[in-house]
Amino acid sequence: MTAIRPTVALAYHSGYGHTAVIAEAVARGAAAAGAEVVSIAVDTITDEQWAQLDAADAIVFGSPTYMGTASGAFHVFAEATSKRWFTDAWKDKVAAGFTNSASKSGDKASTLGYFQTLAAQHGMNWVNLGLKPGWNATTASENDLNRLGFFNGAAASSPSDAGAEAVHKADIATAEHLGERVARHTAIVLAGRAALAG
Ligand SMILES: Cc1cc2nc3c(=O)[nH]c(=O)nc-3n(C[C@H](O)[C@H](O)[C@H](O)COP(=O)(O)O)c2cc1C
Repeated sequence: MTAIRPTVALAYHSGYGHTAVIAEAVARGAAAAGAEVVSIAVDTITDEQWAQLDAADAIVFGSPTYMGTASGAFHVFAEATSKRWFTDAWKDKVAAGFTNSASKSGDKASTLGYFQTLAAQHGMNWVNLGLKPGWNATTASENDLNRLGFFNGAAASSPSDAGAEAVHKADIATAEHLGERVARHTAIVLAGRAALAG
């Protein structure tokens, strides 16, 4: 049987480089699980990159949390996806999301919830993080996977007074996990479709 190699696209924004580190980790995880990965910075998206999103099997949305939601640049991109909405161009693709902000909570749940709504509007199928919460018991550590305890996507907390090199290793590992999970789930979806078509 030929190995199924899904294409996982990342559509993300990063104002100051922290969220870009998380995006790289999601990409690394997806590639390690056998996906072909396309990373697209949505604030400079080209026509060719829109076509790459249209062709992808999965799209992972990513943004810093600014003022309790995705960044303005991400929202500009999200509004532009309405062109795809009219034609159901992204219907039944796999979707997932990640965000990063300074505070441990920082209202990141709002950003991940927004990504889920965007995916649902397009008729995409959301993949959650699939990890139990870490760092929530006396025996737990801030180095645990999913140390911030999110379920619907990968979340990171980066100090507001440090550069991208300060992005927490546990958050990077959590993002790699999300990338792997999205790639594996997308391969299952593609295999299922092929089996049903055959
Ligand atoms: C305009 C603006 C709004 C922000 N709002 C929030 C917020 O609501 N919650 C939070 O925890 N951090 C907030 N932050 C901090 C950023 O989320 C944080 O610095 C993040 O690491 C930036 O990611 P980036 O380098 O990818 O842009 C805000 C930063 C900016 C510039």
